[in-house]
Amino acid sequence: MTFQGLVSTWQEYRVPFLLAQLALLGVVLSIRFVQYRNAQKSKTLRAPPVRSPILVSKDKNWQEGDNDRSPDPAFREIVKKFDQDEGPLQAKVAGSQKRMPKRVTGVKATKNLGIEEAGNRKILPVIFFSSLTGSSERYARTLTNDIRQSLHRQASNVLEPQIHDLSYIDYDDYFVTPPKPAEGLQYFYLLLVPTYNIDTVLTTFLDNLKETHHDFRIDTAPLVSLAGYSVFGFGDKEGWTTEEQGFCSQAIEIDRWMAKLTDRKRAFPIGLGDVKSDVQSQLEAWKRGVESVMIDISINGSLGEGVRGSGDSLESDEEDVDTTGAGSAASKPRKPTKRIPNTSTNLGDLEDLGENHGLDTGSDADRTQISTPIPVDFTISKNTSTAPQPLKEMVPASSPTFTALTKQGYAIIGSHSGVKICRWTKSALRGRGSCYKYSFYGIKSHLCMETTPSLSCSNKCVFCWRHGTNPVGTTWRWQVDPPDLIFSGAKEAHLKKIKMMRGVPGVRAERFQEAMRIRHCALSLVGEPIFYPHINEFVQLLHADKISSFLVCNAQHPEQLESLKVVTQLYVSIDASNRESLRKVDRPLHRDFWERFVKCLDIIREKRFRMRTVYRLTLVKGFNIEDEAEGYAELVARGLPCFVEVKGVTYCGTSSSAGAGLTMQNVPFYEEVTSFVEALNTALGRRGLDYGIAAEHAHSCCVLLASKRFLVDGRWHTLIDYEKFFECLESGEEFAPEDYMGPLTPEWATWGHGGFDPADERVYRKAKKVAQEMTRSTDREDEA
Ligand SMILES: Cc1cc2nc3c(=O)[nH]c(=O)nc-3n(C[C@H](O)[C@H](O)[C@H](O)COP(=O)(O)O)c2cc1C
Ligand code: SF4
Repeated sequence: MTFQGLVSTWQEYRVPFLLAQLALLGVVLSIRFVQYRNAQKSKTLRAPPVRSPILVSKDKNWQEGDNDRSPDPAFREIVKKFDQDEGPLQAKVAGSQKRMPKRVTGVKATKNLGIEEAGNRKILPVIFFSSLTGSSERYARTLTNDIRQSLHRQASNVLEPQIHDLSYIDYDDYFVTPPKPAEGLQYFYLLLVPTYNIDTVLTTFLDNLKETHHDFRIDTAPLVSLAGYSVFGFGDKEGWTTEEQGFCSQAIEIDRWMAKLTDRKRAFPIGLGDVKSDVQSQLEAWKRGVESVMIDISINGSLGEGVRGSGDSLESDEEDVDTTGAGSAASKPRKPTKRIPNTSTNLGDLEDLGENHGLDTGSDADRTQISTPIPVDFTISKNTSTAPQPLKEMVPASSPTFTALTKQGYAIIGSHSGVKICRWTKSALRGRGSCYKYSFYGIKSHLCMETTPSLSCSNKCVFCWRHGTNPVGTTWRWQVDPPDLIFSGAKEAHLKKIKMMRGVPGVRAERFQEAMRIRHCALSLVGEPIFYPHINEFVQLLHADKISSFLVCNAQHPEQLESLKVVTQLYVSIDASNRESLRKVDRPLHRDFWERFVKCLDIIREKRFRMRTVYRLTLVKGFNIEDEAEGYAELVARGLPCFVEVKGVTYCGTSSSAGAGLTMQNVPFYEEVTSFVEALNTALGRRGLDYGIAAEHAHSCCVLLASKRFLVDGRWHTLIDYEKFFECLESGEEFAPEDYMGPLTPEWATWGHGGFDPADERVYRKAKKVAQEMTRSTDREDEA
């Protein structure tokens, strides 16, 4: 090619050539830039983590995972033993590899790391303590010995515990990247700490937990592989009376941060002990709980179905913790239950049985000590066919009713009974106060089981919580489950729901433990308990187990009410003072509802010297308050109940309540409830009836009027002596309500004092005006 040819070629191709050169340069520069940036980043990652200056590992040569050279001789011993049992530890990783850099995954830690599998887990309890003046250390060492002796002996899968002083460990080794356990082994952390409102090692420890959680280079939950953890705090109530004032505040903080770092593996509620009073008993209760959880995990391989703690650094105010649980009794396919068989003689809709309505209890073998059931109403006979019909289940597991009720948190027992944990039980577990029954009658809500043996009801009250989902009917026309099945099923489901609360922030260890023994049963949840043909046998089972019985009925079943034997406290709902109002509020299915209602009041009058009788008035503004005080006074004169509870309606905010024409405007303010109570009290006085306003629970818009039978030397005794009640029952003699009258109603519960136990912590929900919280009952959950 000539020179000229070259020039012309250059001129023709110079533009694309130059562009190609530029593009190449761009690519080279980009690559160099990315390389440079990565190099910078890895430098940052290799920077040593911020450490507390006072924390020095005893053996700096020890690397995590290098279990044979662990700083703790006891741990080395355990690992050796474990090696012998299980073969060599699989998690030995070269120290240089493991030490730096820290694990950087950029993704949230995988939950549970396979611990949900059941099987033979080995649990290694690791006890951490901190102590300035030595007392926490003493408790921690005693606990270690106790666990070593008792737990290790009972459950071979729980290994000998380690103990560490938080002042002498390197936090990185335990709280940033815990020592990697061998396969099948999991650590269980127990932290025993005092609180100091001055700078101590705990301040550094807490800062370290926070830093670890917020450090972007580390998983937010680096301790997720633990089997669980639990904290016990030592504090001094003389100096720091309440948690708000700082009692055990550092232990509470540590508990919250541990929840975050473990991705909510709080295995047992935090225990708090006052070193000047109850520390021994609190620690003992906490120890028992923690031990049982460790055994559980070692057997079942996981924490089970707990409600996980929120792990929020600010404790959740959410009380409506879902205890429905994926695997709850409610949602599991129901096992075939032992039912009273239908024979050819009792087949057919019960409504058709006329006079022969006694339920056939099957063969002798199947009769299972069921005595004569309470007769049921047969006033309405829809089915004129004479052909025998097989009895159906009231709430079959496949029905929409079953689904709707379980969604609302009910556990369905057998085919017609239900259990649910009320909001007050949850509140009491967290030390935030019990329901009005504690203020009036001494029932601690965390010891109370709310259940019903009949989900069906013969009313459709406008304020009903069941959201229009439960079955209705005037007669019992379903299969009947035996009382022992309902009793054991209800207890089991209730305790299961309580256990699910163990990881919830704020649940108190001692209350959680107490709650494992049910003391009271509120037969009132939804439906009509005396509808169940074997209600007397069911109540007997409760009493035999020293569980008191509060039974609420809707004053529509006089025959059943008549046949009802003793309960601790018998209620009738008085939802209106006259026929028209009752029709509007209760929307009864019975055509003769008013006659039935009045008849029930007469029965209540007869029973008033055999058991405590109560009228329950639920006030609904615009429905049953205005100008009705005189009418209610007449009803009181007729039934002469021992007590009259007046309560503002609880708004449940559902479409069914809206459909019934109910809105927030129908919920009376507490001041309106108290004005009504005063008017009623005056109306009773005008009739010469000896009643007075005894107690109140403003928190749930509830006031108690009592007969002066319970006024002794000018002071109210509305509480119940439950021990005495059971003694009276066992004596086999007749007895009266006065025989099991309890001690003085506490002053804080009496009229004019609000009714909130000062020993509990009052919590106002966020985003609600305090005034509104105080005066209107708007909680969405049912209380009985
Ligand atoms: C200076 C000081 C500050 C304290 N601050 C609190 C506190 O804020 N809250 C609390 O509940 N107890 C507090 N306490 C009580 C201790 O937590 C309690 O005495 C504990 O048992 C001490 O444990 P130790 O002997 O293991 O150090 C404090 C005690 C001291 C001496
Ligand atoms: S609201 Fe009812 S069920 Fe709940 S604790 Fe009180 S009495 Fe028991």
